[in-house]
Amino acid sequence: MAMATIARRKASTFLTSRNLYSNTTGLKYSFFIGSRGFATSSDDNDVVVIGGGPGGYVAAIKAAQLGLKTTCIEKRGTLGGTCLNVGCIPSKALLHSSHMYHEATHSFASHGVKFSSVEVDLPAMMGQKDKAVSNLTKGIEGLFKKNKVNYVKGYGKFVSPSEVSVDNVDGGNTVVKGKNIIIATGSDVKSLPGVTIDEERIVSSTGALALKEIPKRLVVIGAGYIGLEMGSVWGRLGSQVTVVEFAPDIVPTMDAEVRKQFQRALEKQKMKFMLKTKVVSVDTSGDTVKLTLEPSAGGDQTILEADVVLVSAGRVPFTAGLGLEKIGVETDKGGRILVNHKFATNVPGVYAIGDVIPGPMLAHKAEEDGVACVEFIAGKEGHVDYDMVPGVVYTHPEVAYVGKTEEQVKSLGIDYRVGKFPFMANSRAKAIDDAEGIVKILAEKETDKILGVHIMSPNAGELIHEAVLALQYGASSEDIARTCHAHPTMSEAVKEAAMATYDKPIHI
Ligand SMILES: Cc1cc2nc3c(=O)[nH]c(=O)nc-3n(C[C@H](O)[C@H](O)[C@H](O)COP(=O)(O)OP(=O)(O)OC[C@H]3O[C@@H](n4cnc5c(N)ncnc54)[C@H](O)[C@@H]3O)c2cc1C
Ligand SMILES: NC(=O)c1ccc[n+]([C@@H]2O[C@H](COP(=O)([O-])OP(=O)(O)OC[C@H]3O[C@@H](n4cnc5c(N)ncnc54)[C@H](O)[C@@H]3O)[C@@H](O)[C@H]2O)c1
Repeated sequence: MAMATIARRKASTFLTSRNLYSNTTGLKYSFFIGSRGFATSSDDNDVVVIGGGPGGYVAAIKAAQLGLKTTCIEKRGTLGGTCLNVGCIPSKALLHSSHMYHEATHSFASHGVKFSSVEVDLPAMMGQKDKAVSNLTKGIEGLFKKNKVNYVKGYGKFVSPSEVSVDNVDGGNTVVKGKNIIIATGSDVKSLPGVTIDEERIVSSTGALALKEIPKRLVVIGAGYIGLEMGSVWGRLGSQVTVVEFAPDIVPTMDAEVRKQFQRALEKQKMKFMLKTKVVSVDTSGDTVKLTLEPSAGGDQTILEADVVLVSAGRVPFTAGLGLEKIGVETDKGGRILVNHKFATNVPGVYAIGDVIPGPMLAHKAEEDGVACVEFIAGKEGHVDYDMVPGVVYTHPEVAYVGKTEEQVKSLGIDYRVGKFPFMANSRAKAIDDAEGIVKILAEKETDKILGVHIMSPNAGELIHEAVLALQYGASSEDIARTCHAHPTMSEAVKEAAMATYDKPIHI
């Protein structure tokens, strides 16, 4: 999909007439769809969404809010998709709980808070995580009811471009018909040759979120978002964590300077990295798991032992059993569904959003896709700009970024300025004794327009949003610098970095 701003364009009359429908009995009948393209038969939907993750459930709610008759089909029995059930939410719950334990054992004493013993109650920690998940997933069912979204629990597959046959979770089959069908079936873990996930000793993120014991040695394959977040969780709870990464660097999408500092911060927390290394095979026949490793470029093999191995080498679009081939939806080589700027596939009336299409595999991006897709369907204007999607790694410190890295700016040949400010010089960070990190801003030399912002700090995932807004509205570094920021806050480091970009900072 074109990454450029899908902005302020009239959706006009792009909806095509689709006038052949069939029901379960095979009876065919036809009717005309009006110029706005909404259904005219009482049992048909204007919008059917397959998948109830952040892309799908948000699209369904937005469609209903726009007055469209909407049904959402979800196979897992609960709403919220990967993100709420086995992704963003449970991982952030465990990151928070494990951070509290780590603070208690490493930092409280220096703040004058002492107690005789601290221990981890893993079942209670998991229970807290499960409670957060179930509260939120049930909350979405409530939102569906409130917005009158029809919810069908079952596995959906296309029988035609306007009909989805659903194998219901409690048995039976329903055919759901819709004028417009949105595929929001998300993604699944990418498997590696020679590594079979059993979710006990060789786990995906799903298994890593539900381990019954703290592994003595955890080997993580892949130094991306999942590997670093889940590695942090178990490392804080006491595991020796070794991260094996094929590439020369951790999180390849990050600005190199910030990434280096980030890696050092994680190493201080005793996370070990084996970069430029690949896993050749995994042997689970003994009491411990033995991984055979090799330099990415080839060379001598070594053996690494582990109690648990986390496979986090990326995710792939999930379209199994959906019947895409039956209706002729085009995908790329990686299996991602190809869509145009309105999220329309090559099959009229069939759309796709979220992890199943090209673009960042992030929950907030899927949500933006969902809203824009439905707005286009409703004849309104949709707007998503993938260049403005922030990325956040929720470790401690967190790393958050939006826009271009310094490497990207250089490779585009843009004349630029850099402004940096370390949290060591930020009063709030010093006050709370949590001052590891930096804000780095890149701006075009001639216009001072902000091109990218990179933050490593506690709560960087919250701090980044003024930068996202600035980028979205084409702000300059001076715009941020001249905006009054409350004192004492971490956000003042963003202001100071902005001052350093176009002029000079005060506090360093
Ligand atoms: C461990 C982990 C942590 C993550 N943390 C973050 C984070 O902190 N922030 C962030 O932005 N992103 C995070 N992500 C990524 C985020 O979860 C995804 O980007 C997001 O869930 C994508 O939303 P989606 O709606 O496209 O797909 P999904 O959330 O995957 O939802 C798709 C849904 O479709 C259902 N489905 C699939 N096929 C069918 C079918 N044929 N019929 C019916 N239903 C079907 C699935 O059961 C699923 O519930 C994380 C991912 C993981 C694995
Ligand atoms: N905080 C967040 O927003 C968050 C958290 C978790 C997951 N996610 C999303 O989920 C997706 C999947 O996460 P992920 O961490 O699995 O993928 P990722 O793409 O973030 O990282 C995968 C890493 O594995 C490495 N790799 C690939 N093949 C390898 C191999 N054979 N051996 C060793 N290393 C290998 C890659 O070089 C890369 O660094 C991400 O794209 C991310 O968007 C986001």
